[in-house]
Amino acid sequence: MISNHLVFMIASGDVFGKDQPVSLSLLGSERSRTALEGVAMELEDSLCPLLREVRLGIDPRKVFRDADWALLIGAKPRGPGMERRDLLDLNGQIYKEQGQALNEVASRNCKMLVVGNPCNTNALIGLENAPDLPRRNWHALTRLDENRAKCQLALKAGKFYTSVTNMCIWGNHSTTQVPDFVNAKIEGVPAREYIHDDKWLKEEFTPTVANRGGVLIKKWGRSSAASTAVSIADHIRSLTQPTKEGDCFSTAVITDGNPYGLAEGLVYSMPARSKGDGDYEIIPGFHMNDWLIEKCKASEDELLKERDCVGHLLPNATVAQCMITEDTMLPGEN
Ligand SMILES: NC(=O)c1ccc[n+]([C@@H]2O[C@H](COP(=O)([O-])OP(=O)(O)OC[C@H]3O[C@@H](n4cnc5c(N)ncnc54)[C@H](O)[C@@H]3O)[C@@H](O)[C@H]2O)c1
Repeated sequence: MISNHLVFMIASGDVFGKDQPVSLSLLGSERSRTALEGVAMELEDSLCPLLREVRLGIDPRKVFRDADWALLIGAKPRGPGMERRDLLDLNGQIYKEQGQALNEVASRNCKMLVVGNPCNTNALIGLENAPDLPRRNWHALTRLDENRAKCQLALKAGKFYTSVTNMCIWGNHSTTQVPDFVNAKIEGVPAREYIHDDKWLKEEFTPTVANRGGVLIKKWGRSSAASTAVSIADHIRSLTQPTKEGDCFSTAVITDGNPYGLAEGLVYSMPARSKGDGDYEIIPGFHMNDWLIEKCKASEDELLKERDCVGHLLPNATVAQCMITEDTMLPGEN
């Protein structure tokens, strides 16, 4: 669903630019092989001038050859009665294989963006299984959460979306995520001063952002695909275009050497900026008040538990013991 929106955005130049030819290699599974052929037919019939090549396959070692960007969206949905720990294992297996394949055949500076859930831990599994690729090049998508947070603040303030800046999502792409209204700004003014309603920010804004996907499913009977594809495009443009002065974008990346004292070896969403060269730096100096520190710690603890659960998929893990009892998957996001 997500990929089917995204490939047409890429082919039409909305993602990598109107003067950037693209070659798409589409990876499917045994089950989706013929569906993939259908997508390719639609791409052909769209006559996109920038689209120079479409390759299809189900072997990641062939499909990922020389990839500059790997957008890892494919995942299995949660089946009836399946616990979160089962999903961590099921989809973790996919990302172990894809990490190993990328390690063998992708471009040495390939950028990986993991969307399939649970995306933070899937990205960790991918990067730990790709020792020859830069760890910092692995991202998990929290941009949809950022976009949802910007939308809610703009609606509350009665301003247009673009007036909201410095909007960071911290942590895991789950209900423990932390939409940071402390550092966000509206028309350059701290959002808390602008909105002047801490009760709303803590008790309504935060859960509204985290539960937005579930509400959408109830209304429409399917999960967010178009807005997710848009947020993937936003994420890529944030890395390929310079970040505006005083602004940031959210991305879940490896915490090694992070300036916020977070445990190392996790894929955790933090505020970043880029010169537009595909790379990024974590922005230091965000103000962390007690509320943020407590929330960020809860998301960190959750990611530590997830890492323990997938120890059997991490080549250098010392722990492989699953202590997850709570279900913090975003509602409806498998
Ligand atoms: N991070 C986010 O913000 C975010 C937001 C929305 C959805 N998601 C997640 O994105 C994923 C995809 O969502 P969707 O709505 O497109 O789901 P979907 O079920 O429509 O598509 C998933 C596709 O993955 C394919 N697939 C399964 N195993 C594969 C494998 N080993 N290799 C390649 N392809 C494989 C399936 O055949 C299917 O076509 C889900 O895990 C969903 O939870 C993440």
